[in-house]
Amino acid sequence: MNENEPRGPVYLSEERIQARVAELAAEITRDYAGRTPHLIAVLNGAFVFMADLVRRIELPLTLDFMAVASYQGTESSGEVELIKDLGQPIGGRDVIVVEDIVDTGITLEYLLDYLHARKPASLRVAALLSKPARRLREVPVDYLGFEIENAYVYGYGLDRDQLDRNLPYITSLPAD
Ligand SMILES: O=P(O)(O)OC[C@H]1O[C@H](OP(=O)(O)OP(=O)(O)O)[C@H](O)[C@@H]1O
Ligand code: HPA
Repeated sequence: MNENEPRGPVYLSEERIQARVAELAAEITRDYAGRTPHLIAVLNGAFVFMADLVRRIELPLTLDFMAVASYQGTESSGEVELIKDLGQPIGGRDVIVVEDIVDTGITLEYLLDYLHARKPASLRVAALLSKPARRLREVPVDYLGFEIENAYVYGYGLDRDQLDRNLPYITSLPAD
């Protein structure tokens, strides 16, 4: 990180993120032994987490991507719009939704309703980050990377006005 950049309250180094992703992948590998899970990442933010996670899961698996939008800049509109639907049916599959962050929970609640209706054999959630202070909907997270405080975070797939998704670490905007 550039020493001159102002720092917010959250900072997760590349090493810490990679170590935690490896732990989550090991848990999933244990829990789904003998099965072929189907991982669905939510674009755009989850693309980096998904890529690192699947490469560490030691099982046969399939994957897909969905895209939804609810944020304009750094504020949730409260309404979720489906931008890209599932590419493959999920009936009877062991589905794991892969999210970069659960903030208000509005996006995840929408996705879980949407996916449940398509009758998977099981449905779980892997999220790299959770911001419980901002939660407006109660949603389950089965595999959680880090609980973080209430700050707008970016890097490692998450954006700051669409930029900085390519940073290998996560940092946050300084308080006003
Ligand atoms: O819990 P919530 O308050 O609903 O927020 C979480 C969602 O917000 C972000 O997506 P965003 O709509 O910003 O799109 P992006 O992934 O393309 O950045 C993030 O990737 C989650 O999907
Ligand atoms: O803190 C955040 N950063 C980036 N995207 C987000 N979407 C919800 N919360 C966040």
